[in-house]
Amino acid sequence: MATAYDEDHSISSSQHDDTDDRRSTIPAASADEKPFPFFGLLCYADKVDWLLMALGTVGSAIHGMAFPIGYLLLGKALDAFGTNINNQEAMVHALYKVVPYVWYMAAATFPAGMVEISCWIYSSERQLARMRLEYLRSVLNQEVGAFDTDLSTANIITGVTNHMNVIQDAIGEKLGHFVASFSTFFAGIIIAFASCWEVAMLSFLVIPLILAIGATYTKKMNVISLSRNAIVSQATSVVEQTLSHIKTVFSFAGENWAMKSFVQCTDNQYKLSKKEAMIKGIGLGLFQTVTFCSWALMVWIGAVAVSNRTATGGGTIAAIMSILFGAISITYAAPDLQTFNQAKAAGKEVFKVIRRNPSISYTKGGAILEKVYGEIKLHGVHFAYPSRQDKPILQGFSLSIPAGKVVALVGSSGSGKSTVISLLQRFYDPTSGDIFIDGHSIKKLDLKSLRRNIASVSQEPSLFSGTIKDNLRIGKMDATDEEIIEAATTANVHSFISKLPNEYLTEVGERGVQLSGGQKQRVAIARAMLKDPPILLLDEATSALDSESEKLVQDALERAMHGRTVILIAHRMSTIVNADTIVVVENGSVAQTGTHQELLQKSTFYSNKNKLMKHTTDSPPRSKDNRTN
Ligand SMILES: Nc1ncnc2c1ncn2[C@@H]1O[C@H](COP(=O)(O)OP(=O)(O)OP(=O)(O)O)[C@@H](O)[C@H]1O
Repeated sequence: MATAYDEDHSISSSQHDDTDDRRSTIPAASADEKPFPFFGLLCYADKVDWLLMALGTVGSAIHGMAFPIGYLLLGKALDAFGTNINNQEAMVHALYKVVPYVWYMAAATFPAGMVEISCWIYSSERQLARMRLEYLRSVLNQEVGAFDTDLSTANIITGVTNHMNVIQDAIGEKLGHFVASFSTFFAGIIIAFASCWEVAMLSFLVIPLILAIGATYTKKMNVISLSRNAIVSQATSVVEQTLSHIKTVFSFAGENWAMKSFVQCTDNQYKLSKKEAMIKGIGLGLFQTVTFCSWALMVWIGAVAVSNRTATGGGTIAAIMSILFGAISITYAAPDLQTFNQAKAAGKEVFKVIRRNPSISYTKGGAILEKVYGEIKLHGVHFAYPSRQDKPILQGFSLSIPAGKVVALVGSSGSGKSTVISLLQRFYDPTSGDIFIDGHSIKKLDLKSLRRNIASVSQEPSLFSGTIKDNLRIGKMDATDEEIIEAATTANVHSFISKLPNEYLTEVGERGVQLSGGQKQRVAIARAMLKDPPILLLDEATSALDSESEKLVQDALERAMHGRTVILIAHRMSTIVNADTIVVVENGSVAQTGTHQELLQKSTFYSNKNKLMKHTTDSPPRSKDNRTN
């Protein structure tokens, strides 16, 4: 006889396969760490969820009890036959007393099963929706430094998918199943003692035996599953690497190497499969042998009880079935315990993110500036990235920029120019020193208000999948069509957009793949212009443009720079020379400042750069942007 959940948990079926993939990423709690409490996973349950879980528990309990009660009724029916074998009328009369209870059971199990499954699934779905939202909210509220260290993309994706799925499974269906299994077990023991105590006493022998076999089997199969996952991912990686570098593989005649690595994986998998087959075979065989031996022993003890007239034949059968089924239901519950442990480990990771307290956050408040003029001052700024704290990047960087001036940062690669721009937007905080805007330390300003007043165009303009219009609107969510066209015209991107089939409603593809580098950059410039901020940060904003469109954008940028404080990082002299002040950055601090002419005299780096760039621009221009402009 099988319950609704037998298929998943039968010892004869591979109960590990379907869930192993997602669970292989669940971290094991290390011994010294405090385990996450299971009930902590229910912290997003509201009153409705608690009601659903209470109803689910009742449904599970009734569902679980149904089979032992069914055996009890079967025993009564057998007694009705056995004791009235020569009296048909008495037999029918006795059966009439039993059959209504079977009908009641039939009537009760339908709503119980329905309530059990639907309530547990519904409540877990509701709780996880909140948990996912909180998780994402917390991720989006973290400082940029967190993404360099704790919050890798892979970790976050694993968190919202694998970890959450395991938690949902545990606090939903598995919890219901666990309650039902224990209900079957306890009801089975009670019914066994009520029907034939002599047989029931054997439960102290039979149950531990069946449990020991079930537990050993589950443990061994888990080890096998983990090894299989490792081998499969190794084989996948060999295939992936070979295919992604197929030309290199062919040109170096590396097919044999790829085949050898793949065969090694399949060999290991074959060896593992042999072991798995052996364990499965032994497990199933042993389980059935123990079940039937127990059955024989219980029948023998039952026969003694019946002959001593301390139990009836039907009562003995009910006791035997109840005990066997109770023991089996406990082995079915073992994988649930494993899921609960995995959910606790997953919960620990998930709540580490949810409860992470960001050092820089939108929620921390601060002064809101009504009008920003754009005076910028960096005072003795020292900084190292959180992921490499031993490597100082800025070392006493000090600079004053009056409102409305254009300052160009030049310096060798890695000297810290982009880092200055990141610190101004408060992606990170300096380790010491301070940054001021209009005389206010940016640490004391409301983060949203600070970032509303700054627009930046970075080296790698980031566009999101969606239309061009969606991407421009990020600059100003309530921008009108006229404002969008005006910003695009200023960034010299309007004519290009107008030639597209759907104009501003053209999809740009994931990360803007359907646009060329130069087109992406101009869309990003238009987005910054739409924001119309008093401070503009340009990090190599024209780097991806060919010389023709660079000139167009240069004109546009000059218009856009007017009346704003601008910090620009550019390698091209044409972009740098017109700045009010040029700052040479060396080893994370300001080496020299001055105008183009002044720096040609006093900075060797600058004059060398100037000579080099002159030489480059004298050479014929190389077009990077071959697509429609
Ligand atoms: N997120 C980060 N985590 C750790 N180190 C970083 C990070 N970003 C940049 N760095 C390091 O900081 C140093 C300064 O980088 P930065 O981007 O500020 O230089 P840059 O002067 O703008 O260089 P380039 O002209 O090549 O863009 C580099 O050594 C870089 O490797």
